[in-house]
Amino acid sequence: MKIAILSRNARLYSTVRLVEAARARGHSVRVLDPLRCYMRIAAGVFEMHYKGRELRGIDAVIPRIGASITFYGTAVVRQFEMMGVYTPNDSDAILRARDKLRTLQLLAREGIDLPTTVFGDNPDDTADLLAMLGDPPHVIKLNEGAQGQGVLLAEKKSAARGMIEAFRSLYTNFLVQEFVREANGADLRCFVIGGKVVAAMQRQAPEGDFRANLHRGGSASAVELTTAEAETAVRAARVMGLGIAGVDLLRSRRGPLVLEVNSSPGLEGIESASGVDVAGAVIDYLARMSARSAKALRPRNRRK
Ligand SMILES: Nc1ncnc2c1ncn2[C@@H]1O[C@H](COP(=O)(O)OP(=O)(O)OP(=O)(O)O)[C@@H](O)[C@H]1O
Ligand SMILES: [Mg+2]
Ligand SMILES: [Mg+2]
Repeated sequence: MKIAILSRNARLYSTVRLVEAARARGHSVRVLDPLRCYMRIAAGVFEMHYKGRELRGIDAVIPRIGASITFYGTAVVRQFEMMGVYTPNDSDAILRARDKLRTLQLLAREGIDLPTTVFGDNPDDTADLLAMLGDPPHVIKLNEGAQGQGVLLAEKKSAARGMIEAFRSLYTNFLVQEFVREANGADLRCFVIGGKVVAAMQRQAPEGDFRANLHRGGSASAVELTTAEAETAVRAARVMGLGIAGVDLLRSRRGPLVLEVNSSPGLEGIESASGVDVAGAVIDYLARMSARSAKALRPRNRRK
C-alpha cells in the first residue's frame, strides 16, 4: 500500500511513529506537508501536485491537520477524497470535530452526556446566559482552541463576566460550561480506532491548574476504562464520523462526560502511558479499510 501522511513536520513523534509502523509492515510511505500540496480542479478531474510533481497512485492518506491550518488542510484532504484516496477521517468529519460547539450539539442529540454548555452572542444576554448554567465556577473556552490554550476557570460570576467581555472584544467564539469539580483536574484520553478503544490514558493537571493537557504540564498514566467510558468514547467517535479519534472524557458523579473529540490525536503521551503500539494499530486499520474501499470502488461494483 502507498500511504501519505499529511503532516507539517516529519520530525514530530506522531509522524515518525506512523512512518516507522508503515515501513515495518512493508508499506511505502511518505510525509507530505499539507501546505505544499496544491491542486487542480476541473470538470470530473482532480489532481494533486507536490513540489513540482503530480501525486499519483496513493492508496490512503493519514491527515494530521493542526488547528491553525484547518481551512487549507481540509481542502487538501477533500481533494484526496475526490481522487478516490482512502482517508480514515474525511474532511467533513475533521471540520465537525474542530468546532467544539457543533461537536457538543451533535453528541447531545444522540443523548451522549457532556458538561452543560451555553453559548450566546449579545452582551445584554450574558447575565441570563450565566444564570442558565447555575452557580460558578464556570469554564470558559475558545471554540477552536487546542492543547488547553484558551480554557479558563471563572471562580466567581464577576470573573466570568470579565472573561466573556474580553473574549467578545477579540471577536472570537467561545463556550461557557459548568465546571466539573469532581474530575479533580484529571481527564481521560481515549484513542478510538475503527469503533474500538485501542488505548487510554488518564491525564492529571499539575498542581494549581485544572487543565489536564500534557502541553500544559499535565502528567499521563495508564488507566482502565469502565465499560460505560469505553462505550461513550466509541459512540462519540461514531457520531462524529471519525475512524480515528481522541475522545476526551471527564469522570463525573453522573458518569462519563465528553469534552471534545479530536481528529488528529497525538501518539506520544498515549503510547508511553499505555504501552500500546498505537501507530501500528492505525496502520493496520488503514490497510484493512483501504482494501475494503478499493474493492467497493472497482468499476464493476460502482453504482450506475
Ligand atoms: N467543563 C470542564 N470542567 C472541568 N475541567 C474541564 C472542563 N473543560 C475542560 N476541562 C479541563 O481542561 C482541559 C482542556 O479542555 P478541552 O479538552 O476542552 O480543550 P482542548 O484545548 O481542545 O484540549 P486538547 O489539547 O485535548 O485538544 C481538559 O482536558 C480538562 O482537563
Ligand atoms: Mg481539542
Ligand atoms: Mg482536550
